[in-house]
Amino acid sequence: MEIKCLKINDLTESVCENQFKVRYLLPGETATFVNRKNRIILPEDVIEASIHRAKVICPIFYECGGCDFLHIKYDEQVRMKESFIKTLYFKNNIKTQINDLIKTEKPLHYRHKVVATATTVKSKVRLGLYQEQSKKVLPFLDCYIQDKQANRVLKTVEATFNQYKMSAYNIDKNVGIIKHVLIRKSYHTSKMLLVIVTNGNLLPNAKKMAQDIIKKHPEVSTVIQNIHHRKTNLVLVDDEKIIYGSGYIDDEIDGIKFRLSSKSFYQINPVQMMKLYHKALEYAEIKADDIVMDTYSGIGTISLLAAKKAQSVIAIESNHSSHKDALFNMKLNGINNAYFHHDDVEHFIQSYEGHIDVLIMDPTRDGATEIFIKAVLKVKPKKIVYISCEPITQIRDIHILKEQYDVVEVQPVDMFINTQHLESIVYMKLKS
Ligand SMILES: C[S@@+](CC[C@H](N)C(=O)[O-])C[C@H]1O[C@@H](n2cnc3c(N)ncnc32)[C@H](O)[C@@H]1O
Repeated sequence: MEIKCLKINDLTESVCENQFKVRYLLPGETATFVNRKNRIILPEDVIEASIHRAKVICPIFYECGGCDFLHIKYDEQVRMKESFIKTLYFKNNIKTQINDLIKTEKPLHYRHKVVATATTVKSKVRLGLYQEQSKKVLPFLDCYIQDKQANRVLKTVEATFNQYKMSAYNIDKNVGIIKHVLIRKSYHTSKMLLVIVTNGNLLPNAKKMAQDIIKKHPEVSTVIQNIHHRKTNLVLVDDEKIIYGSGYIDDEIDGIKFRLSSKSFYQINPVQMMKLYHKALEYAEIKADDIVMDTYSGIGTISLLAAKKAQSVIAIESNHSSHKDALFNMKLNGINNAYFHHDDVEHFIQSYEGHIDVLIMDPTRDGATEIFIKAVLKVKPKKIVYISCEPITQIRDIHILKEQYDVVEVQPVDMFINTQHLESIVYMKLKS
């Protein structure tokens, strides 16, 4: 059967004649349809290729599914994301200024947080990536969106595990030791934090393995064991043991220093993170007598940048590790006009009695709760800067906020290049 792609829905689904849906076929392209799992169209199936099609550099791209767009040239990815966000606002009947996507100069190897999962191949531990929507681990460590240096460290870690005869955890039999390996890399210092996630306490030769890894990669400045005591889908749980070093790494943004622990939240793309923060703070336009509330504040990145300009910043974060890092970061930078609360934003704002000039909100992909949004409408901050990595839940929340707020501007940011995901900042002003 021959099929022709008419359009792409929701950034990944190629829709052909008669609503027939496949993946990896671009508008205008024709292909021979071979009924594979997930209806994938491989390059060899394409009869007429689009000028926007890129040569795929990753050998496991079609198997992995972690990237959606490696087969599309960067300029076209940008156009697709811009069109997606404009269509989203049009369909939701929200008229506002939507800016061009903030692009990147580094579309590959941008991820400074990488997670590899252990599996067994020919009786050896191999580290790799989960295949999308499956439990299968693809033993591959040359991922094109992960930091190159982190990929090299992962290879050394894998070799070290095998040298010390470690075993990979097997979920079906509930045996084996190594579950995952996580690396975080500081943009400012290039130092790395390495976490070995294990099934239970046992990690024989932990110190020796850490020393061997650090000998080859002095950029690894701390090694941590994260211990799972039961089956869980989480990568990192609370129980941790420091094997080497301080247990954290440092980063710096605009002259402010940040300590970052393994379980704290930190944006994965540092180059785009700086652009995101600069734009968010430009919207916030903080004055010296402003009271700023930073909700979902993580390790206090935005809060401390805002504190340089504001009279005071009230920050709320529910994750204990991020909150602890935020308190440390405040002291580290000698900042005394930021107030960090370890609380749920919903709980905190409902009992808040003061006024707010600028509200910054940066929730997770699920967006905010209706209770939180309704409480915001009662407090009535003069401006809201809403940052989100999921424009669909963000627009849901904006629908409620727009009862009292003008949606002034939307700024999409390309944070997750070569994937369908995008970050977006929405700037709102209290109606007069
Ligand atoms: C997308 S991150 C943003 C962090 C920070 N603004 C930054 O740029 O690094 C969202 C943060 O919200 C926190 N969080 C999620 N739900 C929360 C809630 N109900 N109350 C407080 N914090 C929450 C998470 O722990 C996470 O640190």
